[in-house]
Amino acid sequence: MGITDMQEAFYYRECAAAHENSPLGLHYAMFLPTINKQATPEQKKKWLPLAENYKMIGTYAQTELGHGTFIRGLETTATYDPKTKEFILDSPTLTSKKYWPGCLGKTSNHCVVMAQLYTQGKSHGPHMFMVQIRSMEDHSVLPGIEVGVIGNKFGYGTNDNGFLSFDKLRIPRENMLMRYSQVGRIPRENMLMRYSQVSRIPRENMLMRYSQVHEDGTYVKPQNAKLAYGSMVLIRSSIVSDAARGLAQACVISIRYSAVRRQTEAYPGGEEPQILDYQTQQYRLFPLLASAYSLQLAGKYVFNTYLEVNDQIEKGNLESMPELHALSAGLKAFSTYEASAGIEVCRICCGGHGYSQASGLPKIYVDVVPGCTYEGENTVMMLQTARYLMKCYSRAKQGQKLPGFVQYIGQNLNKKSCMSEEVALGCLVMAYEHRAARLVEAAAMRMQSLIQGGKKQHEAWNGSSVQLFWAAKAHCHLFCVKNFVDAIQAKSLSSKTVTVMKSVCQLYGVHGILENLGEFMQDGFFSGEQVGYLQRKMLALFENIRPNAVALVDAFDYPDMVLGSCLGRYDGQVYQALYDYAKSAPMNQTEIHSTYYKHLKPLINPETTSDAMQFAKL
Ligand SMILES: CCCCCCCCCCCCCCCCCC(=O)SCCNC(=O)CCNC(=O)[C@H](O)C(C)(C)COP(=O)(O)OP(=O)(O)OC[C@H]1O[C@@H](n2cnc3c(N)ncnc32)[C@H](O)[C@@H]1OP(=O)(O)O
Ligand SMILES: Cc1cc2nc3c(=O)[nH]c(=O)nc-3n(C[C@H](O)[C@H](O)[C@H](O)COP(=O)(O)OP(=O)(O)OC[C@H]3O[C@@H](n4cnc5c(N)ncnc54)[C@H](O)[C@@H]3O)c2cc1C
Repeated sequence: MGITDMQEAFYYRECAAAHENSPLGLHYAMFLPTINKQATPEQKKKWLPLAENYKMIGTYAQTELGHGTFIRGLETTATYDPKTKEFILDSPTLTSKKYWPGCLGKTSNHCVVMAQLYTQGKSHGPHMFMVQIRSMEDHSVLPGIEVGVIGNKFGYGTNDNGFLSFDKLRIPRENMLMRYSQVGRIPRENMLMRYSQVSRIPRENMLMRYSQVHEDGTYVKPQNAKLAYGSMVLIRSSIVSDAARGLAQACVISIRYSAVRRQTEAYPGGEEPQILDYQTQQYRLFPLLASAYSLQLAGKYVFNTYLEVNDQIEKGNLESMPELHALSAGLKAFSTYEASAGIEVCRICCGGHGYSQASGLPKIYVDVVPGCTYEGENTVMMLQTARYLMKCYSRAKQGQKLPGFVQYIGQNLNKKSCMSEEVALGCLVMAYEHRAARLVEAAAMRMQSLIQGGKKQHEAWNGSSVQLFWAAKAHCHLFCVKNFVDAIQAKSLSSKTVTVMKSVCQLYGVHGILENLGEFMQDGFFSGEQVGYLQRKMLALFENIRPNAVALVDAFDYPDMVLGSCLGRYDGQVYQALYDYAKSAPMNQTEIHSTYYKHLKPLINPETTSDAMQFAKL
């Protein structure tokens, strides 16, 4: 199709197989990008054409039975043998077995393996290695490897998440992904290996863009050890849009259905209203619609930031890595939490039919909810963002200038809200800034007081982690509000679009405050009277948005084929579609089901049980 944008290509493939998750998903979402970003030019030349043409089919094998979050705790080892110029890959314990990688069990013939690098008797932490696990001729599993699927999951049925272990498997030194770190006495041209490289898989198999192992086993470390985490940062930056897409699709289904569905006479003998006219339905759905727009905009922002920072990294400038890590980790967590919770509300808003697979909502939910876990468990990711916020706080207190999106930190907190009946966008942003600044300061103060009270740094961190989590969440929420406001103030929008989108944006901001009122009121920033303004505004915004609600979900432009929903059909023929869905159920293809003969007939008609037994044998 000539699609060059990575995210667009991913979305296109998802649409083409809208009712299944592709068993090649990890190949194009993680395996290809890892080769692209972490391999040396020589490695890319060798592997990319094979991978792009689906000869090499691969995945990203990092998580183990015993460790997922704590990457430095991984137990798989890659020990360099300078005599043979190979790495020896080993899974020394039960807990060191790789467990969870998608598309690993049956589909992949290769994988990028994250393993602890040992050379010259020293450990150098987790590094990546290219490992062939199945034959390219007949797909049989290669010697020294055990691989299989992990069994049924919450969803993702067509994605063969697997387990994998190595029994002293040798791979060439060249298989270490060495762009950034290196091991070995290497040819001069390998000095291009930009950040680090090593080698008894062929040494060539370590993904060497970031660190290197020379032929004699010498280790060259990368400019920054976290460069090896680059593939995770890419996917975290992409997941925000993916979560937004899931929430937006659920909103399309639930809002369209709410415009078709009628229930309960408005007054005795009166017409039954569309359920979308019930204020309580609007209270649950319209803020989610606003959230879907906000997360889409945030997703665009973070992915563009990823591209920009990546560009700088390519040029050797790593300065913005911490900001990108903090932004992508926090927004990945914030967006997947919001989307997962929101999709469930959309389902509930469809009543009984929402529980049917025909609604399309269960599939969307099980696709989005693992985003809270994969690519970094959400709480852990929020705490990574909090770690960055704490550093910013201390820099602000030392009078240093902070980068754009954290400049609010350390601001004067002795302010009152400027909120008036009109609910200006500027006052909304100010409120979110105040809340985030206060929660960042409260978490920092808590840490400080625990340390002053004699706690060690790590104890103080754990003892403050709930407040750190609150601070990170408030920071991400502020980012989404501010980014939404900036987007609707962009000059390129028509005035009609701005009028409609301003209401949606205001609702996002107002509803977020009312849902988290304690955090905005604890220090008296808002008065009770101002809360009244916000409550009235929210109800007024529902009326404002109602005439445009269906158009606002149509604007997402998801075809029926992608939604896969009887309830969310563009033509509104919900009841016919549900009835057709029921009629086509496999159980309706015979008048009497076999279980009647096996189980029911012996109860209803015991004297003819022998007939039933005979049928069961058949
Ligand atoms: C292709 C494109 C398009 C595709 C579209 C895709 C759309 C999405 C669709 C989804 C499909 C995907 C399918 C599912 C894939 C799932 C794959 C996986 O789960 S795979 C498995 C995923 N698994 C996980 O995600 C595991 C999660 N765990 C981790 O990432 C790490 O263990 C950790 C970050 C928690 C700690 O790491 P640790 O080494 O212990 O580090 P310390 O704590 O000691 O911190 C030291 C310093 O380092 C800093 N720093 C850290 N990271 C970074 C970074 N990236 N950078 C910069 N800095 C970073 C940190 O802030 C700190 O700074 P300072 O304060 O000192 O200044
Ligand atoms: C559908 C799916 C697909 C996946 N695909 C892949 C893949 O392709 N490749 C791959 O390598 N992996 C994959 N994974 C694994 C995934 O990346 C890990 O499960 C994830 O990183 C979380 O790690 P964990 O399971 O060790 O969770 P744990 O860390 O064991 O989390 C359990 C609980 O402990 C808490 N916790 C842990 N550490 C801390 C801390 N420091 N502070 C506070 N709380 C903490 C967490 O918040 C959580 O509540 C996949 C997982 C799923 C569900």
